[in-house]
Amino acid sequence: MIELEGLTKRYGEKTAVDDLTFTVRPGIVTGFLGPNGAGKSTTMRMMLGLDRPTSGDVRIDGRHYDRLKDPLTAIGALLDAKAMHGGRTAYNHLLCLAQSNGIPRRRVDEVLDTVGLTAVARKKAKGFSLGMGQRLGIAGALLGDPRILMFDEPVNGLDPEGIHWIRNLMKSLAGQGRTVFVSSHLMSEMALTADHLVVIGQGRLLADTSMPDFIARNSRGYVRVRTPQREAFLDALRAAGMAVAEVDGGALEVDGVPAERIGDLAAQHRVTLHELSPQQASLEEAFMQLTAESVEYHAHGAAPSDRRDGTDRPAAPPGARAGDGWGAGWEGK
Ligand SMILES: Nc1ncnc2c1ncn2[C@@H]1O[C@H](COP(=O)(O)OP(=O)(O)OP(=O)(O)O)[C@@H](O)[C@H]1O
Repeated sequence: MIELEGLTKRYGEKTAVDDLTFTVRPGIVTGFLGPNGAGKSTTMRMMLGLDRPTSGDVRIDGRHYDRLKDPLTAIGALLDAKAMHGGRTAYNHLLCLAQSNGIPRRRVDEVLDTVGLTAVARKKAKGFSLGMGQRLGIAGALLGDPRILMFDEPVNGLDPEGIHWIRNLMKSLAGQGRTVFVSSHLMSEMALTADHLVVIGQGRLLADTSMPDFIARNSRGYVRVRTPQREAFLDALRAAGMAVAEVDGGALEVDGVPAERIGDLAAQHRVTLHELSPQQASLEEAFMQLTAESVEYHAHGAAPSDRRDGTDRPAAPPGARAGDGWGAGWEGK
């Protein structure tokens, strides 16, 4: 288990991590999501004692990292796959790690086998592709057979087969009762892997929720309606108790009602429809909306939503902070 309490990190004027409190539990994969610059790597470095918090606390199975007796047997991490001595062979890289941490030599062969690098074990790491480097980094994380595993953007640079492999690896590690904490800036990737989600933006906690809850709240369907009798139909929809949003381009979006009911209502009111199409908001869209206020580097013209209805979809997920809302009021770096 990893417990964060009010964890904060400032670099001069910049607050990289802002009062984070959450718990990463064993037996499940917890996805750690946030746009670029959200503070994911800084948080992970503090978990591993590589950065000192400005304030707050983070504990690994109840202890600070530097109080762990054999750290690699408690927590294994992949932070930066390139952070290794390229002149060493994969085998020797792992052997050095094992020997300096009191881990038996046989574990080197075991983890090389687990990550599929046995055939290139005697090759120098500097000749490795990004994907092979990721696998070697993961082998290092697994070396001490730790109860807790932490991976920072592990699918970066992996091909589809590699991505599939790492998804299964994370699930099976969690299935063995381990704590698995994995960062990503891709919601679509996390939707396939994580059981639980922690979302941050501008260093602040935006959501701490189960994946099924996040999906239920954010990927619900709606129906897009176009009609030349827009105002009249808007009144009819609202009178029937339906939640309607007006979006740019003149369309209406009706939440949580089957298209058939809307079609019947249009017939009753003799309203002509030009479009009646069920839609499914993607999780990626929901994530982008959730973090929109806190994205550090916006591309011009890439507004995350064209809704101007003032409705609350997607709603603040369970666990989102009260107060000034999730990322509200952020006006620039
Ligand atoms: N050593 C440092 N000195 C100053 N600012 C830093 C330092 N490390 C990180 N930051 C800043 O803190 C913020 C959070 O950075 P961090 O790397 O933790 O984000 P991230 O969520 O991991 O982003 P990415 O997905 O791009 O890796 C960024 O604005 C970054 O520029």
